[in-house]
Amino acid sequence: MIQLVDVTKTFDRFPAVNGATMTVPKGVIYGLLGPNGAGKTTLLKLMAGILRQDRGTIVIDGEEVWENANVKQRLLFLPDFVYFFPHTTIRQMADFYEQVYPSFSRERFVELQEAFSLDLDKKIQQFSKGMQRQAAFWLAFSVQPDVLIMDEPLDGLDAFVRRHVKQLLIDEVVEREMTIVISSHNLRELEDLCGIVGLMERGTVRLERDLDELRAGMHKLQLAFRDGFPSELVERLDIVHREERGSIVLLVVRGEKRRIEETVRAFHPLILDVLPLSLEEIFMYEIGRGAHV
Ligand SMILES: Nc1ncnc2c1ncn2[C@@H]1O[C@H](COP(=O)(O)OP(=O)(O)OP(=O)(O)O)[C@@H](O)[C@H]1O
Repeated sequence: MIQLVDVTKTFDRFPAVNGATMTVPKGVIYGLLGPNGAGKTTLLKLMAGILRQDRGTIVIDGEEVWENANVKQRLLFLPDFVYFFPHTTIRQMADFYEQVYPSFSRERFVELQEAFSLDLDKKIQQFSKGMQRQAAFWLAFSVQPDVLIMDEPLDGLDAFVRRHVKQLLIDEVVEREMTIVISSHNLRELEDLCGIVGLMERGTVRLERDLDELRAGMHKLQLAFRDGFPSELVERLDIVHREERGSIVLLVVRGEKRRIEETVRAFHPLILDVLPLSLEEIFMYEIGRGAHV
């Protein structure tokens, strides 16, 4: 389990991370979402022990992360720009990882060769960007860390590899209870991967939810009433967004579906449709509301 409590990191007096608190249970895939500049990369680097927080605590399985070799041996960080030593090949990098990480599995490395089909003896820097990222994944999966922290890792991978990598990540969670934190702008990318999402805004984690609960807590309604939209209904519902298209009113409402429907039915609507909301829409409304507040 990863726990951050009231973590702050300031650059030249600017708080990139500002009192962030989050919990990542063991054996889940946690998606860290947020607009540009929200502080995601900084938070992931703090979590991986690459940066040191000014304030707050960062603990993995009960141990402080900063300068803790014990924790670092069990943790792998995949940055948004993957870096390899100049002129090295995948074979050489595998030898290096094997020395650094006791959990590195040569057997797993060989097994994954088929999945990534990259030339073992070509200089990694001569690979394309996507191929370099594949190499990073190949090595990461061979290390078999308990905790894998990744910054926008799926960018630049073709659709086939992306699907394959996602499946490998899910397998690691199911078979080894790996704990995975993954940041992304692409909400659709995370929708079929993550169990929990954290929404980051201006340096803090504003909301942290189980994805199924998040979906169950917000609904889109299409409504019509004989004598116009009853103003009383506005007070009875937690409306996040309202839009009118002729006589049809489109609402995005927070709350439990059954209770919302009961509340609306009391006003005898001519039309009451509950439509599905995508994670992208939920995210936009949550952040929009936060920005408004
Ligand atoms: N080394 C640094 N020195 C100064 N400011 C920094 C540094 N690193 C990050 N920042 C600032 O902290 C804020 C958060 O940056 P960060 O890269 O963590 O955000 P992000 O959520 O990952 O953004 P993006 O989605 O655009 O990658 C930004 O305003 C950025 O300019």
